[in-house]
Amino acid sequence: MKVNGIPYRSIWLDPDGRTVRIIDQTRLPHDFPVVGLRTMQEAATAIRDMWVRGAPLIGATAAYGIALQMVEDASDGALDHACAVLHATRPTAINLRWALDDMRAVLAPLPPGERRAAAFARAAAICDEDVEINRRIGEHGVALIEAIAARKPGPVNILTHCNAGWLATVDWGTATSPIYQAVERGIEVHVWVDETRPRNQGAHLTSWEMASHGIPHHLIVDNAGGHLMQHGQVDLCIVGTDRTTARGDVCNKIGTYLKALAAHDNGVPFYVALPSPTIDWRVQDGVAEIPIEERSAEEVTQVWGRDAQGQVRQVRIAPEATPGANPAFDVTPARLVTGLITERGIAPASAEGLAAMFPEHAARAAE
Ligand SMILES: CSC[C@@H](O)[C@@H](O)C(=O)COP(=O)(O)O
Repeated sequence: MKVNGIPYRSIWLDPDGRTVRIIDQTRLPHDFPVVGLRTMQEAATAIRDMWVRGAPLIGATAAYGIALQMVEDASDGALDHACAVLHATRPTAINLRWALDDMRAVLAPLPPGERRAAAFARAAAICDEDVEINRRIGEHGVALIEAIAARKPGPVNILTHCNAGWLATVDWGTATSPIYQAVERGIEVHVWVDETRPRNQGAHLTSWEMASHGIPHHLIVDNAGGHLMQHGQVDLCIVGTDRTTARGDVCNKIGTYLKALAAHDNGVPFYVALPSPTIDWRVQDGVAEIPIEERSAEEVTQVWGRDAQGQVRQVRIAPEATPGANPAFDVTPARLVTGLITERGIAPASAEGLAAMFPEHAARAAE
């Protein structure tokens, strides 16, 4: 996507073939700092500290993290070590394990001397594949927006949660890809952006994406969605996912479940956009089986923002004596999901729906 007229991806390799570039997303929307990663440990830090975040981008960064490790040491032990360190960075997004398994499958059979080049090539391919997958998600998802636009006057009002935009992927985003493609087709859209406490990915990142692309939008507090739905002001919800189970349960940023409940109660279609690497074919029951990341209580008791002097600062909003609790994701059961927008088409959120869309994966998982 373009930023000030310049095309960007969220991760890329410098022409030196040695430095992986990312955008430090903790500084958006106030600054747009591009930083370089030169070691596997730096890639791990970037994921853990959320300079990069969003399930597909976490996977892509981990893939490059393995490549950076191969520059320093391409032995079997170093490959194992890098996979373990990167895997421990964030527990919920399954794309992390998917990318590490993929890199290991490519590299392990090779002699160490061939691993460096192969690792950079595979990491680049994972990024290119992600871009293409997300473009296709948009092609399928835009039909939903088009259909609503055809039957009502005015803009199609779409509510989204967290940031499942191009910043969360390598490009296009998942939930935002249909929105970007609707805008390209001249369809009038308006986006309700959930602020997404505690880290405010909606306020900081999705709002920035929408504003950068001139897409009409409003930032709303997380609790506003139900009210807007009751008053007919939401035509469609589209969110992303960090892990979708084989039966269609969806784990996404905390608060997604409440939006799905409100959508269900109000007859608002609730779609989840996902690249197939986000499906965990080994897991059925999302509530019982998906590990939910517990993040620092400080994210709840404090907020980040820019003050009137232009300084980006953190301020405490709770009494010093009040502890915070911070589960970062929740699970929306498949029965609340209208459909899963994948790169192959829109699947019903069910074991049968996903197996019909991805028969090769479902068959392998059943072995
Ligand atoms: C296409 S990104 C899908 C999800 O990763 C996204 O909705 C989300 O929950 C991101 O959480 P984050 O904690 O910012 O990594």
